Amino acid sequence: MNAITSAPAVQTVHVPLGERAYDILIGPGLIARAGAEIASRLKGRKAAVITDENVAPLYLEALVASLADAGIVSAAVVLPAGEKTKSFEHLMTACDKVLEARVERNDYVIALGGGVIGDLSGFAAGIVRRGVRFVQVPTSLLSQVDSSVGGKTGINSRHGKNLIGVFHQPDLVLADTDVLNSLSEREFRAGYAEVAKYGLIDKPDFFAWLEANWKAVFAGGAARIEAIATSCQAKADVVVADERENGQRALLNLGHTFGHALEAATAYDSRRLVHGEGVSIGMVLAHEFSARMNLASPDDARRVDRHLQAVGLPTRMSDIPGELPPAEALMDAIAQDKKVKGGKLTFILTRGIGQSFVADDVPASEVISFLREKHP
Ligand SMILES: O=C(O)C(=O)C[C@@H](O)[C@H](O)[C@H](O)COP(=O)(O)O
Repeated sequence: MNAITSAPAVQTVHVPLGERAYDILIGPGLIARAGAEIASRLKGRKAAVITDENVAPLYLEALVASLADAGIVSAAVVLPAGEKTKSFEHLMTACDKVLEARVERNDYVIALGGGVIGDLSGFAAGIVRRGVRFVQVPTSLLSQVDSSVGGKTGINSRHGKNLIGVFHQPDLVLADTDVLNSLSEREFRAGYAEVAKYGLIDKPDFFAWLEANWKAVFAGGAARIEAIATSCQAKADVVVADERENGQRALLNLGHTFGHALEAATAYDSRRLVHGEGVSIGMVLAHEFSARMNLASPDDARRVDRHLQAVGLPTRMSDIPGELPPAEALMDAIAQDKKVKGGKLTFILTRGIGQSFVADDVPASEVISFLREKHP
């Protein structure tokens, strides 16, 4: 890929999933156009907008006005911000609002927010009336490049992250890149970890492009839109090949086995760790563990570490403020991972940059000794 200098334009990534096919629109000004885009694609004229306390003051009014202009009547529910909102309590509040708004199966739930709101709203859309339509308006980089695409929805359990949920594809994703300007640097960086992930899974050229162009991606404009569109296309390709994660979709979990365990170990406290930061540390650990298993060169792990550190992401467990539980407790969290089959651990390992693979025979004894080394 080359550095991109042309003016930003809206890009469309199509997700060809048969009767569940949908478009992802990426570019500026999409919240103002949301009503028109939705009305031109979907039949329903009623919506429940689910959002959070941080996003509502910034974008809810504009979204509701755009829906009204297109003849769509909407009701909104504003939930607390943060990972702890992915709970049964808040799911119930959201479901009640959807029912109160008389949203029917052809109407829709609209998620206006980051990954937490998207995951919870998608779950509500998947279970109310056994499924109503669903539109994602992702407002964080992480949700634009990852969680708004692919239909994984859910909430957390005391046993771990995303352990309760359903697959429910959106009918449309509107990724308005203007909203990314309101993110804190920390939030933007956390989303960037998922962008880098696509390079590390199977796009070494994209990873090299990011190493050369990450400053332009952080600055905004066409390079940012290109990075988001490349990420969405990469995700769409994997999801289309394996929608329900029976095999290769697990590649999208690179860095997540360790990352989710670290999120659980920090009690989802965003002051200590947010999801993308856990993924950043998890991706470095996955590369280091692959090197330890003689699958990849330690130089690759160092290269990943260098790039993620350069953008300002945490890359080591010791970067997390406060105490972490012992390696054994992290291992317990890993054992609850959704990829465990017949009690056996599945990890996403790598043979080098952009050469990730699904390993379903990873000995727990190797993982625990690795964790003890990294977190004595
Ligand atoms: O869409 C997927 O598949 C992914 O694994 C993408 C992940 O980046 C995302 O965080 C996902 O929600 C994690 O899924 P989980 O099944 O490990 O909970």
